[in-house]
Amino acid sequence: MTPDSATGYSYEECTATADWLLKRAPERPLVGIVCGSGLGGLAKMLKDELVINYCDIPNFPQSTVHGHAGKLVFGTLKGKPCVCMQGRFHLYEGYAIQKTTMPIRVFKLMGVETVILTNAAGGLNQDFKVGDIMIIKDHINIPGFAGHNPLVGANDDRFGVRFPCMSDAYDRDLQQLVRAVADELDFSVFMRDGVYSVLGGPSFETIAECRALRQLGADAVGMSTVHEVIVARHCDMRVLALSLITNKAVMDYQSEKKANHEEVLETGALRAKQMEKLVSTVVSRIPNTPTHCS
Ligand SMILES: O=P(O)(O)O[C@H]1O[C@H](CO)[C@@H](O)[C@H]1O
Ligand code: HPA
Repeated sequence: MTPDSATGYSYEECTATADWLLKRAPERPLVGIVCGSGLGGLAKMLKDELVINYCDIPNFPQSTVHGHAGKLVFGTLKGKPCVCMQGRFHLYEGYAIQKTTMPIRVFKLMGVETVILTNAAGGLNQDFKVGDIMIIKDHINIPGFAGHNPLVGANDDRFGVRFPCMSDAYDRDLQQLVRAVADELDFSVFMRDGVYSVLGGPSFETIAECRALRQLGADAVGMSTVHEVIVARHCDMRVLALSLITNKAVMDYQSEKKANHEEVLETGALRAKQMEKLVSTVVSRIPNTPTHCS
């Protein structure tokens, strides 16, 4: 059997989508932002925006989750050209893993250098509070343990190498920048850093699963982001990822609490303003990759 990428999109298909978008975009974006559940308001920060519905974009998957609007927004943030996904794709929506991450490759082909991924996550670390923002410093790819990785299939060297390194996945300078900006904005009291673990969803975790994830070293749990990080690093974009702790994972058999998507969206709304301020200030300070003269 010949290995192929039949469940994903080829380089040519991603290029066709990127070219279609660039014909309409005001300029090439340098920063790509992905909005997590209930965090779609981040796109409202963009000025002079151009909004394109996913259903109008060739080859693009469609958002099916409440809190993910399904719109791609181009615009500038403090002068820096950005593109923002109001709505991401999750494994549990039924898409092949390679399809959930296809927009990240389209970002790359449009010229994006830095990707900022946001998500809503359940807090496993008992010191975390609802409303905390966690700078992701590392991840545990639980579906990856069973071979579910977006890079499975034939490797196209035009995107990246067969065996990409992940020990430097989360850009340390960008993490430092977020800490510095959070200090200036007086947000330090709700800033954390930690390890994000991804599960396939859509069912929330059992108590035993939460305890196991905590023992593995995870501080937060969710159903997204990691696959986007892997694809972004494969094609050599810088990555910053932030989790909004929207609920505390249930770790105790005496607890009456039940994880639910409504609480996730409500917490997103409560912290939206600070998340927007944090992300927009960070974006305005991201250094562009120096262009190399030959
Ligand atoms: O990770 P994002 O897209 O923020 O969404 C999170 O919120 C949903 C659960 O409420 C799941 O999809 C989980 O991954
Ligand atoms: O508790 C959670 N578990 C998984 N995904 C989530 N997304 C927000 N909260 C959670």
